[in-house]
Amino acid sequence: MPGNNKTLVYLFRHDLRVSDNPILHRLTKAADHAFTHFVPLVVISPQHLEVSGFLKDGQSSPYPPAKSELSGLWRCGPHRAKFIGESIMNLKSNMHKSGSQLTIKVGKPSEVVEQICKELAKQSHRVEAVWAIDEEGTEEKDEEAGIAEVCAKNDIKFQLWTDEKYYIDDRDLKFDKPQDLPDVFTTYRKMMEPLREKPRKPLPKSSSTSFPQTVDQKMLDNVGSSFVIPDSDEEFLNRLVAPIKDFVANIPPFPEGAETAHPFKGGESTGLQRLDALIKRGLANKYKATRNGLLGEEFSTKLSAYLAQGCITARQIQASLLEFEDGTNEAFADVEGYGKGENEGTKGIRFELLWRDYMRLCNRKFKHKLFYRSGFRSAHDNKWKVPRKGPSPKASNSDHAESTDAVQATLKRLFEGTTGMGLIDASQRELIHTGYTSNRARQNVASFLAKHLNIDWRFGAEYYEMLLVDYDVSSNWANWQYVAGVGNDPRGEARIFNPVKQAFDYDKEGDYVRTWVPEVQKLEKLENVFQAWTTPKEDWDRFGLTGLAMAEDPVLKINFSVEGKPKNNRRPFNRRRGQGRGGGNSNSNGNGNGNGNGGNGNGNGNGNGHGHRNGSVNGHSPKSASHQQQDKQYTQQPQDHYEKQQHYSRPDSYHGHDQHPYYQTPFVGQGVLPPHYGQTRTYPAYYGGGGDDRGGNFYGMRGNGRPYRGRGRGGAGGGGGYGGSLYRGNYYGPPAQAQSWQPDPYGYNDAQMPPW
Ligand SMILES: Cc1cc2nc3c(=O)[nH]c(=O)nc-3n(C[C@H](O)[C@H](O)[C@H](O)COP(=O)(O)OP(=O)(O)OC[C@H]3O[C@@H](n4cnc5c(N)ncnc54)[C@H](O)[C@@H]3O)c2cc1C
Repeated sequence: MPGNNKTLVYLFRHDLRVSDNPILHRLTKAADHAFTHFVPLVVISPQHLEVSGFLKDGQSSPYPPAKSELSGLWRCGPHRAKFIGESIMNLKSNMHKSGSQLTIKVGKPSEVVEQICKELAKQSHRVEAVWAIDEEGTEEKDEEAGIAEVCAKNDIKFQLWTDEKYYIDDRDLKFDKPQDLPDVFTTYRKMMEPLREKPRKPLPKSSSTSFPQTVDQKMLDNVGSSFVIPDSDEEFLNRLVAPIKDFVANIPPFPEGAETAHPFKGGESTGLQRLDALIKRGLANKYKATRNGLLGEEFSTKLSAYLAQGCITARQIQASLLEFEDGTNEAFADVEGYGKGENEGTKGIRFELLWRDYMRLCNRKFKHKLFYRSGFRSAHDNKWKVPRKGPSPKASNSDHAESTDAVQATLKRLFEGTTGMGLIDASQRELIHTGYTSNRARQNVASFLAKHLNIDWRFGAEYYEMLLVDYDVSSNWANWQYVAGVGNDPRGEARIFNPVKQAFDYDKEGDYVRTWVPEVQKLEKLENVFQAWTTPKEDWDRFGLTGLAMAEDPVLKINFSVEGKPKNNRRPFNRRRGQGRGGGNSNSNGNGNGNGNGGNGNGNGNGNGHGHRNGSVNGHSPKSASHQQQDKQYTQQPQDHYEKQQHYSRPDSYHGHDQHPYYQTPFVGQGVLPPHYGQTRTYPAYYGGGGDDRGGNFYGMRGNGRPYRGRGRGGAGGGGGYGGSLYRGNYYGPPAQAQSWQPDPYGYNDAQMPPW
């Protein structure tokens, strides 16, 4: 009889684990819940994963392909799909060991939940409640709202649980409202320190016998019946990956001798093994010294994909680190540093885990703005180039159409790793082949795309979303924003990575670039490996460079040489963070210049930039006085303002493309045509921006001639020379670009303005 059975549906989301699982933990004590049955459920959502591989013969999918809205790429490519598939299979196996059967279905989660409730009701099982963990992200929130609606309609309790896979538990945050999250990570970190003390302990292991009885799988056969979930793990993975195998055209062959830095299978069991190995092999101790490595599996923890899918929790990492530091686990007794407290390596891991927390809290705070081109900062700068035409009036403008084609071609080369910039190309090839690339490489790629090429950073974020094995909505999009200068980096636009210098610093022998870019393997000089075009022309035939776009037509040339390097390691100048000041001015013709003094060293410099402002330049700033005002008040900006006025959401595959606000922007036109093709950009030894050191990784700051509303404004111009740089003479900055404010020709006013 309905009512005799009290059934719970537990919908797994990014919590694909049995251990340290708050919901399973609660279910171990019958007195806490009184459910007689439960349905542990994984739903493969067509919004995120392509599901056509699971269709039964002769069926067609009711869902559109799982593609991203801006670029039309797969939302999830084969590397992560495989990792997720393995994680689900591992969960199935671990649940089985606990005496429970995992149900796997395909469909929109709210629809699947509703179908399950109806099917069970027909068979005398009353679903009392649906439980799931609470996640951040606009789509994730929509999903929750959909399930809540279904539950309300069917008189079922829907409960969201705190997602406990983070380092510091939400309940221990030092602020109540998301809006109170500091906009600078360091402020947040200081607020939460000492980090070693903060995390909660993992939950005790669940006892296998105490879960409620699982509902017989056969009772759910009619749910999602257009799709089939094979019993065999291998077949399951094949069906998950098959439709998305050809994720980009012309995938280059896997280079001979290359090895993935991320050879790990998905799942809780392998995640916990990796954690154990990190400590036993002494890798956690070495973390700080090695984290900027590029090759091999040893240089950083490689726990990100496990954390992203919730196969393990950050506090499990913390617990293992504590056992090692406190000397409470004999299994680690042989490892150097055992029982000697926190060391630089273990401290570094905690620091990074806090970054992850922070990015997720930013998502909670800024919501839809995570996906806006203008970012958390509401930086309504019109510098971005876009590779696709939108349905805006500007799309029909022929100049603009040409520009989008050129940008499309550049983007294609960037994605397939043939730009001619060794470090960037190596990282992109590695990503294509393995789904992983280091944090150092990610920063360089993002900076290259957004700051050298000025391409709308969201195209890069979507590409990473497709390919990263460890993709996580908050970490990916907020990191892209950060590097693109529209997010929570206090230095925003000023931080630009020089990918040649970075290659010299972090790929000291050129092994990384040679491994992933076989075309440059035989080149002897590092500067040639890092930029093939610098190879003397007479050697091109010998090295096989003739006819290669990366040598003949590099996307960008950077004049850089190491000759300025001092012979010994002693720093000839004080490179502490500078006190530099920048100044600048511009006039309404788009000429900007700036000057300033840098830091504590001797450098001071000036930079002049001449923007090309003439009739053929379409760029204009959408800034109005009120938007400028918002920029200034960035740190105090109440976000409700946006939420109330702008109900935009992230690209949603369930909607038609044309509906999406990204395409409603009338400002897709970009002001400045690509300056990159075949041109060498050499700039004086000075660059704008305040003096700074940070390892000398940054250079250049745009001298910005921005005559807003006809009034000269050069605030971003100029700035200090690099105070006491080791590489004096080699830095440069991008040219000043003129951006002029014009009345919107399409009659949009501020209230209608798209929110990027
Ligand atoms: C443009 C860009 C996109 C990124 N996209 C993602 C993403 O989709 N998913 C993701 O997990 N990380 C992302 N990162 C952050 C970082 O690159 C990866 O977390 C890290 O490289 C994963 O390797 P690891 O596990 O060995 O990291 P480790 O160096 O061992 O760090 C330990 C853990 O700390 C966390 N962490 C480290 N750095 C960051 C960071 N900057 N932001 C947030 N968390 C961090 C990760 O969970 C990581 O597993 C991105 C960084 C950039 C610059």
